[in-house]
Amino acid sequence: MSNDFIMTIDDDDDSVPMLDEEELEQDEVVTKKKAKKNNKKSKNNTKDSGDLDPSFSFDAEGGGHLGAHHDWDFTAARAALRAQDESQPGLSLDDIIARKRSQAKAKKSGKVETPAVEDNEIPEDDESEFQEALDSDEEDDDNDMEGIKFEGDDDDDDEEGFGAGRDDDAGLEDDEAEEAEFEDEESEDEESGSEEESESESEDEVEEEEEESEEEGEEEESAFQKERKKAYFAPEMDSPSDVAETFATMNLSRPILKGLAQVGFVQPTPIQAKTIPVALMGKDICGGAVTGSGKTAAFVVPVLERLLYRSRQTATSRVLVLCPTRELAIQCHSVAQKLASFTDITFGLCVGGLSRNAQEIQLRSRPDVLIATPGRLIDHILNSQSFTLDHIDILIMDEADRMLEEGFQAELTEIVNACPLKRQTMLFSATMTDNVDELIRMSLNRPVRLQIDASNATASRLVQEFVRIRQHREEDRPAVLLALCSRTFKNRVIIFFRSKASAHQMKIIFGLMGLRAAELHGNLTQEQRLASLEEFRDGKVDYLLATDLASRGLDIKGIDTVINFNMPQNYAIYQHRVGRTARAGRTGRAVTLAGENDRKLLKLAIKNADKKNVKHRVIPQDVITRYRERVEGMTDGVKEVLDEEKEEKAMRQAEMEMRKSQNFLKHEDEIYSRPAKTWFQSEQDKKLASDKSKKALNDPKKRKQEDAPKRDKYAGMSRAKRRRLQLSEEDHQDIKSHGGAIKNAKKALRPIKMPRMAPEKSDAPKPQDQKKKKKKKDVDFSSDLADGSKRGVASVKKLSMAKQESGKGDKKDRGSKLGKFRGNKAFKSAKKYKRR
Ligand SMILES: Nc1ncnc2c1ncn2[C@@H]1O[C@H](COP(=O)(O)OP(=O)(O)OP(=O)(O)O)[C@@H](O)[C@H]1O
Repeated sequence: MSNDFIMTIDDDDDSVPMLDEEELEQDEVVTKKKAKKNNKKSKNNTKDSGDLDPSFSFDAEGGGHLGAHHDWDFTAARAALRAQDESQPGLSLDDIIARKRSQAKAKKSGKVETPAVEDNEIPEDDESEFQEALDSDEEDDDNDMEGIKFEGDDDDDDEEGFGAGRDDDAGLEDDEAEEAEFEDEESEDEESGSEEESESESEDEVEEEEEESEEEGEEEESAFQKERKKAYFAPEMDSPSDVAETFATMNLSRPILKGLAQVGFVQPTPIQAKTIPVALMGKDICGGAVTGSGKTAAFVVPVLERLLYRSRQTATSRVLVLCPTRELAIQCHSVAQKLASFTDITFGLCVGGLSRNAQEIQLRSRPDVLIATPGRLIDHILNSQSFTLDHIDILIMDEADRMLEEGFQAELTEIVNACPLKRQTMLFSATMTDNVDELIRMSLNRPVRLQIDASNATASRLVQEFVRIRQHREEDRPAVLLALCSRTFKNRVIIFFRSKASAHQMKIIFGLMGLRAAELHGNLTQEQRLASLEEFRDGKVDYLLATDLASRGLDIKGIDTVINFNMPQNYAIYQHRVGRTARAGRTGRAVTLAGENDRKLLKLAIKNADKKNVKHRVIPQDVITRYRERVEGMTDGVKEVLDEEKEEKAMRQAEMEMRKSQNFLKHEDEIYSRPAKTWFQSEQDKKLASDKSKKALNDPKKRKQEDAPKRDKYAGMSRAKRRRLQLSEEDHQDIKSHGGAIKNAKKALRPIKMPRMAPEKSDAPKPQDQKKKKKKKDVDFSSDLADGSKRGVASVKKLSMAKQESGKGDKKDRGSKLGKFRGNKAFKSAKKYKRR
């Protein structure tokens, strides 16, 4: 098989960096020792934490693995950002919250307030307003409610009552029991409205029938899809069947093996074992494996291997990795750099939010591998002199299905068109699409499909819990979340929200409650985004409150729990969100607050999960009520923090504008001498595309269409209805063809009309001329009669003279006969073509 490998991008064997055998052997020994040590350590850890299983190894379905978990770091990116940002750091949200908390505490204990940040005192009346809110909480306290308790917040004594309390395995071991519980609750609901019962029953029947026929339709259509896929993808046998068990047996060069050993990767994960040999052959790949299964190294390793053999005569960017978010690109950059630390391969990072000028300078040095987000990359294509993608040999798309979604489409097409047609393309995602139509757009060349797990699979060591939120209790979500976080899930928790506003609001509530949280969403500056991630990674905060910006690809060490404040818009996003935990063979837990509208998604999640890992968590209503009252008591406090934050932002904005104008005045000449920037999309276009994408995401019909493969027009109909429709269509077709035959026969019987002669220009007068002539004729009729012979001779003479003229004359005539209509040849005449 090694003969098939394309080991080069541009052959230049002499330049491959070599390490001597001894060095490698020593490395291997050290690695083995380290691995043993790690194993011992992990054994001990397992005893302590109970979340690692040292005897665990890969299973065929890619069940899981253990390996050294190396964190990325944003040090370089953050340093660059700090250098770029000249502004003075203002008052942060945490500062504002901390001050509010200390004010509240001081008031509560009757002490004089000592503000945490002296310069930014809030006006007296604001303070008193906030105090009122607290006072009302205190009243609540008297009524046996706890109200806002800004510190401590120990509720451990009612752990048992907190049905969540049934937490874990005690009350939730038995799935059947859980199901029965759900059923009981449902029947309670039904009892309350007997009238609706029969109606809903018949509705159910219809729904069931529809679902059945939908399934039938899907089966039919999948046969059609199968055919298309068979024709599109490279046949299975093109991908090697013998899968390597260790990196050492994969024909990789020493510097790469050293890099792998350094990060503690000894055994390839299933997706790596399958991808690396095929990628080394230079084939296009569509790769899919469950979240956290090592897809990044699966494409980085073969790329590095091939780059070792590149020509070093001229620096050229040969590999482009596209990622959908800045954080993911930075993470990928960091992982790739670590794996390449024993090579001379260079990397360039090209993402939004970081200094454009610094990136432009970096791009001029033509790094071997470019890691980019689409928007900033296009900016450079359009505006950075001499930057092109003309020499890209390998194009990789991480989280490819996200890139293929609406919103990224235009940008992606622009990038793909800017890359040479002759290239290797690799797409990866846990929810990898095999929709041929979408893949065709990426101009893949007979890609090999490497699907390790079913595209709807979740990690095998993930426990999925669902908390039911009833229709009329939707407003309880914040209380449920707070109950979960203050009692059960106390650290390493990532919480997903649908909107930036709710994530932000919850950050304030968490802050006021004394829970250490950071937020991560698109309303933050890049510096704040990276800072939040690092704070969470380093354990400085226990909760990361994020939007789906963080749902894909982020690999943060030891996230124990993922909480979905809302069920996401579709199942693919659910998979990515819950995939932030239980990564790389570890265990993890996902808790989802599921409302009545989320039933379908809930069913899908349960259907695709390992049944023994699905739990139903119940939180007692009295606990929820208590937390709800706390949240309500904080309404004013939250509003005040928001207002203060707004003021602070406005001040910073004004400062920035001032600096901008000062800069402008200082460097006016230079700024005007710069070439005008070209934008690929106007802000309006961008907004339109993103709105369209959001709409598509939120439109259940469209989502259904996306999730389901394309169907024929009969899909979704009952068998009888379909047959009826088909018969009526056949009849219609018959009548049509019968009618057509009669028409044709009638036509055939009609007398054939004589075709009109094309009038010659010289003789053929224009219709208006004809009229004039006719008049003339009438006038001169007598003289014409007298002069008839002359006229006849003259006309014959004219005709013969014309005929005697060269063929040119004929051509001219033809041209004039055709009038303005030009023949094909005339259009294609080389001269004219050139001129065009
Ligand atoms: N061969 C290996 N041995 C041990 N650990 C590994 C190996 N390959 C990857 N890992 C670790 O597994 C974790 C997940 O890897 P990675 O982020 O590449 O997963 P992914 O499949 O891209 O996940 P997602 O679908 O969420 O993006 C990382 O922490 C990485 O260090």
